[in-house]
Amino acid sequence: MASPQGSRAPLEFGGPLGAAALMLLLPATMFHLLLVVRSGPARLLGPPPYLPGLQVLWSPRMLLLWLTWLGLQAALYLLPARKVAEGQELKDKSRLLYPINGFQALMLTALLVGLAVLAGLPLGALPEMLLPLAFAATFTTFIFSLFLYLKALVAPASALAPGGNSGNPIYDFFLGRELNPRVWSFDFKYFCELRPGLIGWVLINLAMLMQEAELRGSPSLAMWLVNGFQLLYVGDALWHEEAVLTTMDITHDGFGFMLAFGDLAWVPFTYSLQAQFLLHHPQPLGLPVASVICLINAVGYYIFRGANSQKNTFRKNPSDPRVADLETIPTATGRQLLVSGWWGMVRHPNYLGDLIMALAWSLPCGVSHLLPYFYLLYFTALLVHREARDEQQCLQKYGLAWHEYCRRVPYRILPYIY
Ligand SMILES: NC(=O)C1=CN([C@@H]2O[C@H](COP(=O)(O)OP(=O)(O)OC[C@H]3O[C@@H](n4cnc5c(N)ncnc54)[C@H](OP(=O)(O)O)[C@@H]3O)[C@@H](O)[C@H]2O)C=CC1
Ligand SMILES: CC(C)CCC[C@@H](C)[C@H]1CC=C2C3=C(CC[C@@]21C)[C@@]1(C)CC[C@H](O)C(C)(C)[C@@H]1CC3
Repeated sequence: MASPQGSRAPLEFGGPLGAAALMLLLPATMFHLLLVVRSGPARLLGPPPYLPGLQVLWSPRMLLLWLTWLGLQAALYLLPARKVAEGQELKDKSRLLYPINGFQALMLTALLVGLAVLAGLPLGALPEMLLPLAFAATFTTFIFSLFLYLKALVAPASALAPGGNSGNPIYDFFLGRELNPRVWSFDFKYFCELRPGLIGWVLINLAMLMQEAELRGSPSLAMWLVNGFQLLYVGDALWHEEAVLTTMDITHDGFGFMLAFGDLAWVPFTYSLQAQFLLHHPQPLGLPVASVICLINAVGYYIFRGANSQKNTFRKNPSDPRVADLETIPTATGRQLLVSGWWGMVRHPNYLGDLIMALAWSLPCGVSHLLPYFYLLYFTALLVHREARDEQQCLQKYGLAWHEYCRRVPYRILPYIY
């Protein structure tokens, strides 16, 4: 049995109590959003219109549909990849290999769904299935997380994540014990982070668009914008798939309920909230306002992509001509920290770009309701918390050099404000 080698890591997310609360709160919030978004008042902070019984939530057909979706994405993951990338160096000095075929999976899914719609698949019926589908996703996530927890019991100590091995079963179940759980070469965390949830999200958006076209003759401009912006975000993530290998989720966090639920249920069913809102609460949007919103999204994307690509290029090869002229701080680990370019503006320029895009995704829904701004509010909280976690990890990794970086780049996310 693996030893709880990370037992001295400080507890995060409020420890076992916080983890238990989040395991109840997160699914409850997701179902609350799914219920209120289709209600007349659509009040984020109001009560749900009704409490669905098990006969509404539980459907073996929806469970089968959900498992088929996971199976399809798993099959696409196993197809030959255009490239196989190496992950970051692990504790035992080895590196894992990852297939880079996420964009191909998105394209093939689009092709298959297109053919299925031509053959009569009623994609517009998906909006009515969201509640039982989300329930199936949540149910399978609990089972899957249990499997991951048990699997970690027989994993070697070197395979465990720095957190998530406190010895408290609730906390460890939530945070995840094993860093890169795999069966043969199938990497569960990498697969879940980018495939079924992200592609499912844009598919749900598309279903909202098709249903709106069926109900109102054509999709609204607001619906086009939300679909377009979020498709760009998901397409970008899959196009730059290799970059996910350096994110905190892959390099630091274990794979447990938090990420499994986040990836498989939370992302598709709550990130599609704006499109769901627009289906049930159509909003007029004129071309001038739409153009301003497009500009906001473009600025956000420019910062997000610029910052992420600059860091990824630099981490891969610091002498790459695109980053070789940037100013850096040396650290005791031999790695350097960028201190000019995007990373000289604030310490998390990529978060800033992501947040600006989040604003642009909500604006097409107008300002009459708070509900479509849920993503912006949740995401701000997530990134502020994530930034604090990352700072802690960087301080541990880089010590004095990190202090120097903070001195030279004093703002975290928003210049002159935060
Ligand atoms: N839509 C969503 O729900 C979510 C989106 N995201 C997005 O995911 C992306 C990745 O975010 P995340 O994984 O949190 O973290 P980052 O991509 O910001 O990576 C943080 C790491 O970058 C390195 N780093 C920090 N400062 C510097 C510097 N000055 N020079 C060079 N390297 C530096 C450090 O790692 P090291 O030195 O070891 O390389 C640090 O740990 C972001 O764009 C974020 O917005 C994140 C969460 C949720
Ligand atoms: C709900 C819980 C409290 C927390 C769950 C968090 C997860 C939903 C997110 C943690 C990090 C994520 C990333 C993306 C999606 C959301 C989750 C899984 C990401 C794949 C989105 C697309 C981006 O381009 C990215 C940089 C690849 C993102 C990586 C992190």
